[in-house]
Amino acid sequence: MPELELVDVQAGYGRAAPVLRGLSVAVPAGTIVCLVGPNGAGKSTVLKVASGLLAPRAGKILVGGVDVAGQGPQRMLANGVAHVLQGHSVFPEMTVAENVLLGAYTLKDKAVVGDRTEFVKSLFPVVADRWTSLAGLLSGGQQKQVEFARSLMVDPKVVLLDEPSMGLDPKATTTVFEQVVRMRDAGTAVLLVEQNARRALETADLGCVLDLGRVHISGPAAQLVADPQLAELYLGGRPAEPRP
Ligand SMILES: Nc1ncnc2c1ncn2[C@@H]1O[C@H](COP(=O)(O)OP(=O)(O)OP(=O)(O)O)[C@@H](O)[C@H]1O
Repeated sequence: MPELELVDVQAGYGRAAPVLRGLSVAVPAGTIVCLVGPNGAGKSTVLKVASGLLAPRAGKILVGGVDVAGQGPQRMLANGVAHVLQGHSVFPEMTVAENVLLGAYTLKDKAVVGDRTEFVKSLFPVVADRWTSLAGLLSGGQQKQVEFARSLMVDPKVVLLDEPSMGLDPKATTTVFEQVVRMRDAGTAVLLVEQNARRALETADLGCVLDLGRVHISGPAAQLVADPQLAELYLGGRPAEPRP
């Protein structure tokens, strides 16, 4: 059973026409699932619906097989779905420690907070190394890792990542994608939205191409990257060289 599954979801903003028109996507345990598609296809909207920021108009949102559609962000977090929003959300005037511990505000047990802190420090060495620094002094890529660490404090089943490489240089982008893989390997499933579609699909296990508010094509991410038609339409040119 997938950790998270959206089934036939319809969603939109206010009275406007729906953005998602019967969208279905599943995030199995131990996988990175990547959503790609043109600007305005509804990728960020999928994440907002999955984390409870936007209530679906119809359809199911299953967490561990239980339909939790309509629950707000706090309950979705308690259900095990954490959302790392697009852009930078660290508080620059606060330390790395303070920023990370904000992610633990729902945890009552100090021992659990201590264990989780040790865990995220081991997963993200820069978080450990810069623990007492002001977060605003870190580079963009390092700040993204602070956001990842914050989201993992509650030990979510699934983390939703909206454009984690946005605004980062190529080296920082590489590091951030490596950290996404480490999160998966440490036991958190990932639903990833990226402009950097080729790079994201090369990192992901499964890919879904969104178009017109639905999943147009889905499958193993490596197959999608290798598909010449998809490459032409969505990945800006010829398919990647096959991996050795
Ligand atoms: N808060 C909002 N209020 C009204 N309309 C919105 C809002 N957020 C997004 N939309 C609209 O919903 C549609 C899908 O937007 P969304 O951000 O989900 O697309 P996206 O695929 O993530 O796009 P991009 O790749 O450009 O980030 C767009 O037409 C957008 O204008």
